[in-house]
Amino acid sequence: MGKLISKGWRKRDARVIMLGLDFAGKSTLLYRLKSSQAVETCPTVGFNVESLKTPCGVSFTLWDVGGQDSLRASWPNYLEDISTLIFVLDSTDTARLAEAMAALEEALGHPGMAGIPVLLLANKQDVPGALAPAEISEQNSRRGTVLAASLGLISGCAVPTSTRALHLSVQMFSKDAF
Ligand SMILES: Nc1nc2c(ncn2[C@@H]2O[C@H](COP(=O)(O)OP(=O)(O)OP(=O)(O)O)[C@@H](O)[C@H]2O)c(=O)[nH]1
Ligand SMILES: [Mg+2]
Repeated sequence: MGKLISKGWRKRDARVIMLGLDFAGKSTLLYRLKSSQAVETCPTVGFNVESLKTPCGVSFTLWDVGGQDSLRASWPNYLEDISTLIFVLDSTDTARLAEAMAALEEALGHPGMAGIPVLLLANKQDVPGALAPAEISEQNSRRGTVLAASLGLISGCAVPTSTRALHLSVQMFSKDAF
């Protein structure tokens, strides 16, 4: 069993937190995973949370935290005792890529993030002109930050449509076998 599972996903109440700038697609992902249907969203003020279970029986809570500028000061409150951080990027929002990476870097600096797996989700790949994961990765490495060394882009698809896909993505990041 993988390190990630034994560390976080196997225990009861595994907590997975989604962060990312406003409009990145976090709530869309949450409700897509919960209901398997396209759901119309509006900007999140505070957070949404759902209990989910993968087909192989792994239970976790998925927290979707509002990403508007005025709400980002509250992000550290959500980063205590988490199993995984999913940082959702809007791959079409090239103008705010640097802002998104800076917000991610700040989150990674939280003491609770030591040793926690991070999935960087390059969302909205279905939109023509969206930055490909490799391009995002390249731009990121040019910044010469710790992100280049410690993060990999795992999912270059539009929102994962199942909890299993999400779980697999996170496990791929951990480089451990299922
Ligand atoms: N084309 C496309 N649109 C998406 C995708 N994911 C989300 N969207 C759209 O992006 C917009 C913002 O989505 P939300 O899920 O509300 O974004 P959010 O990250 O929760 O935003 P905040 O709550 O403000 O932090 C909505 O119009 C979604 O329909 C995707 O994979 N592809
Ligand atoms: Mg939202």
